[in-house]
Amino acid sequence: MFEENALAPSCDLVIFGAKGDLTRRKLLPSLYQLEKYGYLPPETKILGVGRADWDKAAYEEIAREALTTFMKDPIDEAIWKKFSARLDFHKLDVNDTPAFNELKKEIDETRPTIFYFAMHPGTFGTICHGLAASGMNVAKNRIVMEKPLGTDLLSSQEINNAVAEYFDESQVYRIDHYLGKETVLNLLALRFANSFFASRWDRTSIDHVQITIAEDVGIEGRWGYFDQAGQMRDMLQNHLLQILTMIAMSPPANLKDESIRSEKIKVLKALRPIDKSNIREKAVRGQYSAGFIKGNKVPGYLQEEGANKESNTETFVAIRVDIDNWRWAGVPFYLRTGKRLPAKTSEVVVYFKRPALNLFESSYTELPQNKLTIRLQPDEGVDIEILNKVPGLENNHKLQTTKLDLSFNEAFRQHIADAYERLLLEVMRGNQVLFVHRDEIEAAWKWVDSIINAWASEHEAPKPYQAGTWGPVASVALITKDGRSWNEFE
Ligand SMILES: NC(=O)C1=CN([C@@H]2O[C@H](COP(=O)(O)OP(=O)(O)OC[C@H]3O[C@@H](n4cnc5c(N)ncnc54)[C@H](OP(=O)(O)O)[C@@H]3O)[C@@H](O)[C@H]2O)C=CC1
Ligand SMILES: O=C1O[C@H](COP(=O)(O)O)[C@@H](O)[C@H](O)[C@H]1O
Repeated sequence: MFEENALAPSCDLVIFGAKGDLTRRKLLPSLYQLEKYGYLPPETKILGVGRADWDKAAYEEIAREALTTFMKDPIDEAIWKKFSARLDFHKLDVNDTPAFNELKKEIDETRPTIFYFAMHPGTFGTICHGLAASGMNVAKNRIVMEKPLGTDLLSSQEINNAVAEYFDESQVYRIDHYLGKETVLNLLALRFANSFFASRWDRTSIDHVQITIAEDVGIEGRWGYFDQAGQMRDMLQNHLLQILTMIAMSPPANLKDESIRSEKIKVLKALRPIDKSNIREKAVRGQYSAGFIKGNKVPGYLQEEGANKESNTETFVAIRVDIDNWRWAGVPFYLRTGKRLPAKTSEVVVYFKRPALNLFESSYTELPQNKLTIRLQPDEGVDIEILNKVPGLENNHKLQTTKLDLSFNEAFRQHIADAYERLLLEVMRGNQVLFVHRDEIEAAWKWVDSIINAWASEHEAPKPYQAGTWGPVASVALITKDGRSWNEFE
């Protein structure tokens, strides 16, 4: 990220799970984009691995179909020609350890190989074992693991331990694709390149922070996976907590991976526990019923494709998070995320404290708060709400809230890369800053496990909300009882 070089250093990519949903939906289109913008070194090969009986030509067909389906723009034949020349396929069942020796023969040992695990996390230990048994865990090679890593602290430790038997932490890249989003990365610039924010970023100036990731989609045919996970494990344990750490961490000594990661870990360790004693006061979970999204009728969670039983899995979570450290004492962070909400939109809103004295009392019993909104997606940008005097001679103290609005699209007329494009490039560059350290994952699970266990002990169904609404009524009460309200989307 912080290096200026366009091309990644020479390396190859091996994708386990070559025809899986993630590979087709995200990895292949992102690699194609890297080709298009000239970021792939000329010699880099992309080797798909799976159990199918395919050759190069068959895999090219799979890849072309994936690009046609999942890219916005049509395939450019000149780029495809270069891209498809890199593709190949190798048949391998990852449970067959000796067969990894055959895979090794396909690898150019003179340059680093990146092994991307686009498969179920339960297979990660087995793949590492196979790679090590055939001597492919050498220091120059790297592995990339998808989220969610495990389903709780224990299972994530099991995976991390299995991986650590064969690979050093410096070779391990754990994906949280939100860290690859342009706007999430911009949080570092916003906070640490602007003294205007840097000097006001704590309990003395900030009243509270809201982080929302709303999705209008349901579970997109992934009922089997999602019903085991729920929104807490699927979104909050990773994406929302990662954003929270970027907002709440103290300034790192520099922009190196270990400096940033160590500040993020401190935040995760300072999260006040939520357990049986305070779960009702701090957290709300919900499940969508049938409703309407943008005028179209959509089914409820229990009627989604693949749903085969009654389920108490949550599709919505809202939580008040307290961070017990000097910087944030008394400043709540309100987090919410859900499927089948009215729109796909993600944002961070920072509410500043009101001035110590209200000089405009004759017009306003309470002044509106200054508000910094960081729009993560869509319409990426930043805006600040400030109070101005309304021009005119009638009333010298009439104020109006006005917006200083920066839209990335208008300010920077250039391609905004998909998160996976950036992350793939950063693995190739060997830069771990946008990847999650094992200690972060484990600290996040520890905090999240306590909430999930508290819910389980309550034996209460998630609160219903109609698809196309902003979640259960109880999530509104969660914040209004503190005298605040959720930011309304425009
Ligand atoms: N799909 C998505 O949008 C997202 C997925 N993820 C994560 O990415 C990972 C992959 O998910 P997804 O792509 O949806 O999963 P899929 O089930 O679609 O793909 C899994 C792949 O694993 C391969 N596979 C299964 N068993 C073996 C085996 N024994 N040996 C070799 N290959 C095997 C299958 O290929 P074959 O049957 O040909 O062998 C298949 O291509 C998961 O960890 C998921 O949580 C994370 C974020 C988003
Ligand atoms: O990791 C995941 O993220 C997507 C949402 O990602 P976005 O980049 O489209 O905001 C979510 O739909 C999926 O359930 C989850 O696994």
